[in-house]
Amino acid sequence: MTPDRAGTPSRTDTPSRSGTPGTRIRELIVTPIAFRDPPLLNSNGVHEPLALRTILQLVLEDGTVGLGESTGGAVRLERLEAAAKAVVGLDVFDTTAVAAAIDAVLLPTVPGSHERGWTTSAVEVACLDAQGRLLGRPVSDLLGGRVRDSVPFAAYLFYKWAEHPALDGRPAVGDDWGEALDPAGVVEQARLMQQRYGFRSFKLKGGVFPPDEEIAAIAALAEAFPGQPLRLDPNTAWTVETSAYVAGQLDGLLEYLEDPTATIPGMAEVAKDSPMPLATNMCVVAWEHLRPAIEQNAIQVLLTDHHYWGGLRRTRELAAVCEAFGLALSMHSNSHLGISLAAMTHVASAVPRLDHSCDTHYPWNSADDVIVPGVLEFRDGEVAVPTGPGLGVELDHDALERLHRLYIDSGMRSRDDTGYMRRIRPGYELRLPRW
Ligand SMILES: O=C([O-])[C@@H](O)[C@@H](O)[C@H](O)[C@@H](O)C(=O)[O-]
Ligand SMILES: [Mg+2]
Repeated sequence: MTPDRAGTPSRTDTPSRSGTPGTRIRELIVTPIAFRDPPLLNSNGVHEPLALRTILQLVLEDGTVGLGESTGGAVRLERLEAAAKAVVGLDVFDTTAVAAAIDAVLLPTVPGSHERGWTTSAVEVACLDAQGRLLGRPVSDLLGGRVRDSVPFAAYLFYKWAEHPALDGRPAVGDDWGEALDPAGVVEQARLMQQRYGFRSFKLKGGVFPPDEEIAAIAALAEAFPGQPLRLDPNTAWTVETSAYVAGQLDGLLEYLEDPTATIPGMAEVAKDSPMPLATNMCVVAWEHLRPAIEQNAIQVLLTDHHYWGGLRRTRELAAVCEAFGLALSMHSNSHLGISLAAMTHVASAVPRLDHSCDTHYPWNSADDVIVPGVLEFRDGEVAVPTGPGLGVELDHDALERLHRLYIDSGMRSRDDTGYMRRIRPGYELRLPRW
């Protein structure tokens, strides 16, 4: 993990393995970064002052560079580094061979398809970006063409503290969102999100306070934003019984209830009497989960995420499966930056039936980005699909270097919402379900 990994790709030749000269992969540069994150609360604890991501630069023999972005953390970073060795010499247009080479190198130590999916997906996006740059076409064209010119996103509301408290000699760190710890605070945050970005639907991250308090927050949002779609996601903080109670109380107020409880059978139990559809990005995260979930009618909405479903093309295939089995489609997000937002926007533009606006954490993290600003902007809650070649965004090398340096200096190597909460509130225990 040397700082020069964040720099400009080198131009040395590598032996070819297949494909057309020029379109073969010469090098995959994998750069871990850290960026600022506010104190957002969830069922696991609270976000740390920094979040981690990994940035990919896929360099072809002709010097073309494709960009990718994936989740952070040492474990998945190591897998990306193994993948980087496996793809050298392959043709960037042969994404089947690229995925197979990565699968082969990871299979002995990473048996789960979901876990391998994190790696293959990140590299696929970088391949598609490079392909688009070579062809002078946007990634949406490589996915079959866009069916919408802009993609709607939802405001992602979080209970939050006003600041990261002073800790271990570090001063307190505030932000311009303020505190949100009750219904009035949540409504105020939603108003700010709407003012700043124009969002027209809202998702509240729950599982933080006792269910009646979160029911009250949703009721307050419904009153403040009549007719605008609302969702609640407690990340499995509730038992089946509590989930059924909350679903009953929120009848008529939610477009869907996301992951109220754990496991496919648990969700199926809740779904039997739920007045609103149930959604997941937790119990259906790999292809082998689809069959039992559909057979048990455990979910009615799937939140897809190209970061682990195998990439952008696989996401389109997943959308077709959902359509065939009558599942509605929405999109999951985790803390992310602009390369991911561009990829999410391209794939969402190319999915014929997108039933709900997509999730995005971007407003919480966009102050630190690795792309040159100006392409991705929210207008009326939507992001216009970039029309430039590839993903349509350019890497800001200085920003990448700065955030890579922050990663190195921070010493942070994995996300630990629970551990951070415990340092602030000793005695805090992770309990799922909690209620
Ligand atoms: O950022 C968070 O705290 C979220 O809870 C995130 O980790 C989840 O993956 C996600 O947003 C979700 O919809 O479950
Ligand atoms: Mg969720």
